[in-house]
Amino acid sequence: MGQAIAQAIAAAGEDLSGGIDRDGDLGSLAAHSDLLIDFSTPAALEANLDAAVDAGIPIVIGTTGLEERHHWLIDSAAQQIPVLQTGNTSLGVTLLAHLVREAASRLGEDWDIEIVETHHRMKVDAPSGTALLLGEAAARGREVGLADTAVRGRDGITGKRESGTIGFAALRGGTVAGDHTVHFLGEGERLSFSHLAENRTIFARGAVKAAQWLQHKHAGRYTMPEVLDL
Ligand SMILES: NC(=O)C1=CN([C@@H]2O[C@H](COP(=O)(O)OP(=O)(O)OC[C@H]3O[C@@H](n4cnc5c(N)ncnc54)[C@H](OP(=O)(O)O)[C@@H]3O)[C@@H](O)[C@H]2O)C=CC1
Ligand SMILES: O=C(O)C1=N[C@H](C(=O)O)C[C@H](O)C1
Repeated sequence: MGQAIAQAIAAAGEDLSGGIDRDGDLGSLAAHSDLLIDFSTPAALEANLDAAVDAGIPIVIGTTGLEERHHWLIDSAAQQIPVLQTGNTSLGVTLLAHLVREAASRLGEDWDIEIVETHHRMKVDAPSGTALLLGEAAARGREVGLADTAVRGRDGITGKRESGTIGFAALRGGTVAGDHTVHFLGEGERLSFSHLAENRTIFARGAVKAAQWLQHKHAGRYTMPEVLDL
């Protein structure tokens, strides 16, 4: 993603002040930058947030595999700087989440929800950040919490499907950029919504768009639907 984002920054006519890996000097990069874009690992999040807060600059976070404690750190940083965190920066997935929330709200719990995602063999987290984001959208549509309803794989589970749950399944292999399908499974009919990423440019372009939008905002936590006015 670092390479894709560097290309997207150039394509958008913006200046790249620098990039770092795990051995880089984040403090000095942040000090001479207007904004940070973080697509790395959850283990790096706290240091990245601290660097953005110390430099007083906004941060866009695309890293996935985040846990509850990471979201507390993000909320805390957002009291001092503008922060946008999302599991998917593409226009298509941002709209898909909106449609999934609406469908879940209208169809109700008689329709079972299952989310299936496929990614390249190098991906380290499962389910994907996007699958969880779509699960959150479905849970919001039903006015329930995702933590209380998610079933992450069914290995070892015996018995019938529990009503009201939201299931997740992850496939890994090859070079797939990222496919997500949300299935609504009803009595005698099925409705499925899919987003298929054909390349990583879509994520990079969205991240740069989010950065441009975030740059002049006040401190707070912002979302992709706000960026894209959806
Ligand atoms: N929100 C979205 O739309 C998208 C999110 N993603 C997410 O972005 C993240 C990165 O994905 P991807 O580029 O494929 O992963 P890669 O593993 O290819 O790249 C991760 C990069 O992070 C660097 N890194 C690791 N630890 C640190 C650290 N402590 N400080 C600074 N940099 C560090 C790595 O450096 P080194 O080489 O030194 O290890 C590497 O360059 C993943 O969480 C992925 O799920 C991906 C696509 C879209
Ligand atoms: O790791 C990836 O490649 C991707 N990660 C994000 C996710 O976890 O959903 C976004 C996209 O699907 C690609």
